[in-house]
Amino acid sequence: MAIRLGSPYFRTGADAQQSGLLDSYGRRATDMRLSLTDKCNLRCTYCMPAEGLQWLQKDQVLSREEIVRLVGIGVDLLGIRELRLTGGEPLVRADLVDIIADIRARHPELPVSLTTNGLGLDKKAQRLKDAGLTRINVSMDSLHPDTFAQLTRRPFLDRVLRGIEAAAAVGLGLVKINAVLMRGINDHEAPDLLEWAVSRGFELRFIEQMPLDADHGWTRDGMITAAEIRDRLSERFLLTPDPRNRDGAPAERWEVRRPEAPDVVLGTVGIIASVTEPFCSDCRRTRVTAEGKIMSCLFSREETDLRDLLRSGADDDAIAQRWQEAMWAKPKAHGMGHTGLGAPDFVQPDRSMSAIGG
Ligand SMILES: Nc1nc2c(ncn2[C@@H]2O[C@H](COP(=O)(O)OP(=O)(O)OP(=O)(O)O)[C@@H](O)[C@H]2O)c(=O)[nH]1
Ligand SMILES: C[S@@+](CC[C@H](N)C(=O)[O-])C[C@H]1O[C@@H](n2cnc3c(N)ncnc32)[C@H](O)[C@@H]1O
Ligand code: SF4
Ligand code: SF4
Repeated sequence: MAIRLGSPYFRTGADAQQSGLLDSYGRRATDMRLSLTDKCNLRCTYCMPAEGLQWLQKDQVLSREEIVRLVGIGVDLLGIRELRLTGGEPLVRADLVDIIADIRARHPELPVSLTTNGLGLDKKAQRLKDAGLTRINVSMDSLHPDTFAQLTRRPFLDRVLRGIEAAAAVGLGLVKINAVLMRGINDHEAPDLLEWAVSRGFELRFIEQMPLDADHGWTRDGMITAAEIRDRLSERFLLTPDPRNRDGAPAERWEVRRPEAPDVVLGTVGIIASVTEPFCSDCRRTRVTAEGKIMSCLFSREETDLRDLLRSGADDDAIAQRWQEAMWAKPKAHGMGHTGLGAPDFVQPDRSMSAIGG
């Protein structure tokens, strides 16, 4: 059982680096997830409404310089050890390559990864690699053009597949593929998606659908659970726990074999069971939205603005201290004092996944 720590003592300078982004349950955030934009060129049903959202104005979004400064504060003062760039769709940001290059110049060893829908990646993969991007995750829920179009409300499967191929070709690390399964739409595709991924050397991860859709259409009974996903995959594959340490990762990994050839490991598959098998007690994430607000949890109802400090001449220590205060108040799990997406006291955040930064 998590013990809540006593009164916060916020620090500056070298002391801040020692205490880092500690919360009152004793977890320390070392993984920074930064949203580069709230905009997107897809309309996935589990994330965005068909008509899109009211986008932020350009001057409301953190600039390249502000982003690079915040990452510097996180790494130099607060113990951030890895960075994920996400959105909305990060590839729609025209200065993405420059942002990555600036971060790489300041932090030569920092792992910097990108989560993207893959549209336009075929044209940008080489430049992203050259700028210093370490790894990439691409979201793709179906291998069938019609099903893809039904889920994303756009007929762009070919373009996503081209993007994935390009990322692999330029050597953007182990390419991971994210898929959300929706009942009656693409859930029957789970084994085919895995077959496709292992045959190409990609790590596929199935993500349980969370109540973060702008349409508020999620139901606990309607979602596909991790147990169902394992059952479906087991109709064709043998899954055994991956012996590697999970190390706080959202995905639980499984080695994939065929029952008829149990000595040959085809690859690994991950299952991100945020709803039915939550991993909040080991959470190491701190989120920054596109407009510079700290969300200590994906389901936080409290947000802490850093943009006003960035734009009002505050020094790095002052920004670090506000960031620490925000993380100290991180809820225990799922935005509350306990786990339970779909529990009677769970309140879905006003923001959709795209507006938080997935
Ligand atoms: N509940 C919850 N889900 C998360 C959290 N972080 C990531 N996820 C889920 O996991 C999905 C995949 O995240 P990615 O951005 O692809 O990467 P990752 O799995 O965190 O990291 P890598 O495996 O290192 O690439 C997200 O879209 C979320 O659905 C989190 O802090 N809480
Ligand atoms: C919000 S998107 C942002 C990055 C990029 N646009 C993409 O789709 O990869 C990040 C991830 O969140 C996932 N996601 C979005 N809404 C979700 C939901 N309601 N439940 C679970 N995962 C969701 C997507 O499948 C995607 O893998
Ligand atoms: S999941 Fe990603 S690609 Fe799909 S609508 Fe949300 S932000 Fe866009
Ligand atoms: S729901 Fe909140 S506490 Fe749980 S893993 Fe996600 S961000 Fe961390």
